[in-house]
Amino acid sequence: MRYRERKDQSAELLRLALAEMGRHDAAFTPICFTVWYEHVGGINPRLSQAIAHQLTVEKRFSDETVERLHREHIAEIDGQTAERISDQFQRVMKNMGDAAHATGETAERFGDELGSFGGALVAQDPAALASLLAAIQAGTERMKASALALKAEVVRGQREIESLRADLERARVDATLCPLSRVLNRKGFDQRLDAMLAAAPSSGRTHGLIMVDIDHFKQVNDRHGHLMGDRVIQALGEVLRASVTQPEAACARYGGEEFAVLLPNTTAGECLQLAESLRARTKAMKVRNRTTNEVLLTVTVSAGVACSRSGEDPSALVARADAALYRSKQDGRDRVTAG
Ligand SMILES: Nc1nc2c(ncn2[C@@H]2O[C@H](COP(=O)(O)OP(=O)(O)OP(=O)(O)O)[C@@H](O)[C@H]2O)c(=O)[nH]1
Repeated sequence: MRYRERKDQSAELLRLALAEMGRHDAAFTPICFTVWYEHVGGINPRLSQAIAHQLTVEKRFSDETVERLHREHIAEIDGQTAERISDQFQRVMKNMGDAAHATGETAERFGDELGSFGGALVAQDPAALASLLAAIQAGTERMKASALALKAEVVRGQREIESLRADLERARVDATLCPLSRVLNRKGFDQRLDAMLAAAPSSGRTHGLIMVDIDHFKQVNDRHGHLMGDRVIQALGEVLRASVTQPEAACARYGGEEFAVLLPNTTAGECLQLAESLRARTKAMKVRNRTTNEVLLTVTVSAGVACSRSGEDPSALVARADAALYRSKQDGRDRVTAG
């Protein structure tokens, strides 16, 4: 179970969560309450980190922000998908159960009939014997039909369960994807970062993390509108997906206009090289008007690179990469700094 607080503890958390909700602009929905409840209760450290980060860009959270925080750090898979899969699964189980029950009843009836036939056989009445054999044959046919129906239902059920399993897997993948940039979302990033650091790199190698942030992105929104800002985020997602091709590597949208690349089992030199190529590719990228092909804008990114140290925890590695990114910003942006 996710929540283990006693009534008095939860009452205190309720008070704290309500105070937080009052400080922001988002509506007082159950989703909003869950976000603040988990935060004030220290139940979800990833969520608290994300809230701390988001507070540096937005003082009063909107509905959108709260829903994103919930989606990325609390919700497992979206409610509708979970309900659909659960309904279908229950239907499959019911159909198989009904078929098994029907076969069971037929078998029971057949068993009773066989018992009574036994009695008639002892009587050795030839006329009765003929009708007995016909009845046994009919009972056997019924048994066969019922067993075949059960077999068909089991095969159909297995197929449906297999397809539900695939649906569930897709939903699980979707739950860790940012729909705009089509790279991992923050939740997916956290999972992959934990997995990366849990395994030791080969000798002479490290695990690398590149943090990438779009420069002066607020100006993009202010000058060209939020939709254009979204297109830039989308385009940066494409650059990352096209550039990061190492099989074990992963790209993620860390939050807002900040992205991250995880490079397990790599060298510092390779990480810097990739960061530099991401920077150059982004700079060369042109966002065009879709009808006239006119170049509307170009953007640059700043990056920070950190390589894992033995025993380092995920937040320490992120903090070092972030600090290096901050230095890139301080030194004039459009550059890569090693942490
Ligand atoms: N269009 C759009 N804007 C976003 C999104 N997420 C965050 N932003 C905006 O990104 C901007 C980030 O601005 P700042 O953190 O001030 O940074 P910046 O303008 O990029 O400046 P530097 O990072 O210092 O180069 C804010 O205006 C956010 O509203 C998004 O999903 N879409």
